[in-house]
Amino acid sequence: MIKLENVSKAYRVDGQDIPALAGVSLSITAGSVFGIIGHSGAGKSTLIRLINLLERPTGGRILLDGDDVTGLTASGLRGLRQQVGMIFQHFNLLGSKTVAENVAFPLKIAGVLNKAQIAQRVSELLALVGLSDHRDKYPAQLSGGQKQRVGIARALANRPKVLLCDEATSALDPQTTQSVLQLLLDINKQLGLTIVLITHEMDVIRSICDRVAVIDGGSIVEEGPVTQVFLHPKHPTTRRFVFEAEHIDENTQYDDYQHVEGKIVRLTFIGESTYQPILGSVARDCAVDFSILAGRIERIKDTPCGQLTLALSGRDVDAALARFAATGIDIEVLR
Ligand SMILES: Nc1ncnc2c1ncn2[C@@H]1O[C@H](COP(=O)(O)OP(=O)(O)OP(=O)(O)O)[C@@H](O)[C@H]1O
Repeated sequence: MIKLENVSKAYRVDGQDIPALAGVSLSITAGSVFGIIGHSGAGKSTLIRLINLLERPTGGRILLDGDDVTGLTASGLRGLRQQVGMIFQHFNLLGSKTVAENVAFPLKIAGVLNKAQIAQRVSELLALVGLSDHRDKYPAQLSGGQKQRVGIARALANRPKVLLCDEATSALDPQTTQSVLQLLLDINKQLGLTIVLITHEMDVIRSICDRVAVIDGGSIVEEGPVTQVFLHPKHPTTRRFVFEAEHIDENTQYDDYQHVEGKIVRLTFIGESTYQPILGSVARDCAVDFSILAGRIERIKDTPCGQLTLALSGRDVDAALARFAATGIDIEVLR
């Protein structure tokens, strides 16, 4: 469990304190994938770099499995960095070392394993990230996706409990992004590793995160399970992120509804109910007609979800809504 308690951070520039984070509190469950999303300058990098103390907080506490790490000395810091691995947007590989040497580097620094054990561990790690055939290449000979796989292998070398991902897929094309995200998810499941990532892309959050925090102007403005935040975004910043990702233009939709008769409702399906043939049977049983005004069906991580905006009219609209509610469908009456 990672806990941030009322953490703040200000940077001292030319004798002045410039605030970057104010009163941030978060709990990140062990073994989960936790995403932090925000626009440029919101404070994402500052926040993630506080977790392994690449930056020191100016106020508040950071706890890792109950231990306050904010006061750690140099030797404690080395231990912390072994427990908390990190990968970066621009990979930060050593250009003069081969793939295998890059991955071996943190093992040599840790000084726990002998040469043969290091070679064995490097082979395991390269197999894990699918780079066994590239061990003797140099970073310049690799694609972006392969470079990030080296970064992941290197970050996992000392068997950390936590992996921090600082915009890890922002320099990659969409297809490579998906394959790197899939690798991160596999590692999370296989090793039970906690993953904390920062991103400005809602698609990254939707693909692999369990929970998400939205950061704006140095504060967390919304936090919750990804399905909840995606399907019912509340804060204007969150709504902008979700609507952009979903190509939804709220204003146009509401204009369109002016010409439609009946009660307008939005139904949200999560999990198996997404695939149930409920609309037709309820319409028949309650003698209601419906027209579909807007809809989306997608997967949020492993969960199928759907959202349909309907205009309902006919004999027993209220009974139809009660039937939807009884099957666990969330209902919002829009008009
Ligand atoms: N080393 C630093 N010295 C002074 N100010 C800084 C420093 N690092 C960040 N800041 C400031 O702190 C605020 C938050 O920056 P941060 O890099 O954490 O945001 P971000 O959300 O990660 O943005 P981006 O996505 O552009 O990297 C910004 O106003 C930034 O200018």
